[in-house]
Amino acid sequence: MNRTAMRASQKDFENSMNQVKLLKKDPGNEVKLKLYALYKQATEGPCNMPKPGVFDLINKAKWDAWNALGSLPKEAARQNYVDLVSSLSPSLESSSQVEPGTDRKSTGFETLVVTSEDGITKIMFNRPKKKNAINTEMYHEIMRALKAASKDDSIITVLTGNGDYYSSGNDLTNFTDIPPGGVEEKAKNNAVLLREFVGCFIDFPKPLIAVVNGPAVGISVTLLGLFDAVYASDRATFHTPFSHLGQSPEGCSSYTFPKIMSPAKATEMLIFGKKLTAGEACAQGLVTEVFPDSTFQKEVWTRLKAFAKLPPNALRISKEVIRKREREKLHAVNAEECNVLQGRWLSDECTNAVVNFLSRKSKL
Ligand SMILES: CCCCC/C=C/C(=O)SCCNC(=O)CCNC(=O)[C@H](O)C(C)(C)COP(=O)(O)OP(=O)(O)OC[C@H]1O[C@@H](n2cnc3c(N)ncnc32)[C@H](O)[C@@H]1OP(=O)(O)O
Repeated sequence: MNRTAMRASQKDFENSMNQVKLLKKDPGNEVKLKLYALYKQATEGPCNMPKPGVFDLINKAKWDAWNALGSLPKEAARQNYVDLVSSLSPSLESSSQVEPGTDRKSTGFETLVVTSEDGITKIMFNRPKKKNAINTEMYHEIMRALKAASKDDSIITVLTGNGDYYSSGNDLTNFTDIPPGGVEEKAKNNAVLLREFVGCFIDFPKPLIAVVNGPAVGISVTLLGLFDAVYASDRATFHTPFSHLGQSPEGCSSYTFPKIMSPAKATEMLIFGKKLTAGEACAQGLVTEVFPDSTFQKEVWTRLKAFAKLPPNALRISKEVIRKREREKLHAVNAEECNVLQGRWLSDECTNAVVNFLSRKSKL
């Protein structure tokens, strides 16, 4: 039957609202905005809210979507809402068939899959559809997972990514949910979060290994300077486009990168945003070893399992001997980097870069 020829009842509308709540597969921002706008139009009529400010990105996008419906009658909006939800049914059906580990809650984490086996705790970034961008929830979950791993009976801890990316770095939508205190409060909260987050890596007591399965961007790259070993697929790339984003280095990279790869090479990466291949990153000392992508997982995990059979106390103590002289310095660097970034996040350069990405005008 042609659904557009009939009028959806209030009951149809309510059923559709319930169906939306059951969607496990994210339908994407565009569809969510359409649903929001149609819901508001169907229940309240034409947009009656004051236009939000330019920096209030999320509310501005919602307002735009609702306002774009003009004087569409409530009944038509209700029908369009019902039709749109019914067109999403494939994602409703497939929600029960999502592969384990693909955007599904696992072991108490929403954004990670954390497993412990063969003496190895594996913390896997699990937002593959968003290229494992690190949102606020994920920052908190990574800290929680690291704290648990530091106390569990595993010997080594591994970070890796699910899907084609290791991680695309900070989720740029982190800048959009502005608290009542405005953008200054947001920048301050982010600086506090970042300092605590990086601090967990500085203080992590067991061998910490990155298995870089694909491209890495921003903070997922800078943190590598705090890992004890970095294994990379030859598909991986390493990109820190801070200047392009109106931002500045973090993750202690302003200190670790010049030491690891020479000040001149660090400058190319951290200031000019040069993207390195896995081979180049290895030649410059950021990556321990590169493996062909076809054998990457097999070779790396065989090696890691052998490492995890070594005497745990010797591993811990050796790490402590190697790292302890630097710890105080690293905390001071971390504090300074967060402080500088707090200012950068309030700059026009940064705001424009984030707005351009979110409005799909730019990509790296
Ligand atoms: C609070 C502490 C702050 C700490 C400071 C940290 C700083 C950094 O990490 S700076 C680096 C920030 N990262 C970026 O600027 C990367 C932005 N992303 C991109 O340029 C591209 O997405 C890409 C090159 C990483 C991948 O391009 P492509 O293969 O064409 O894939 P899509 O762009 O279509 O991505 C799929 C999907 O994922 C969303 N997404 C990817 N990365 C991010 C991100 N970093 N933040 C937010 N969203 C991201 C992308 O928007 C797509 O979403 P949908 O359109 O909804 O499918």
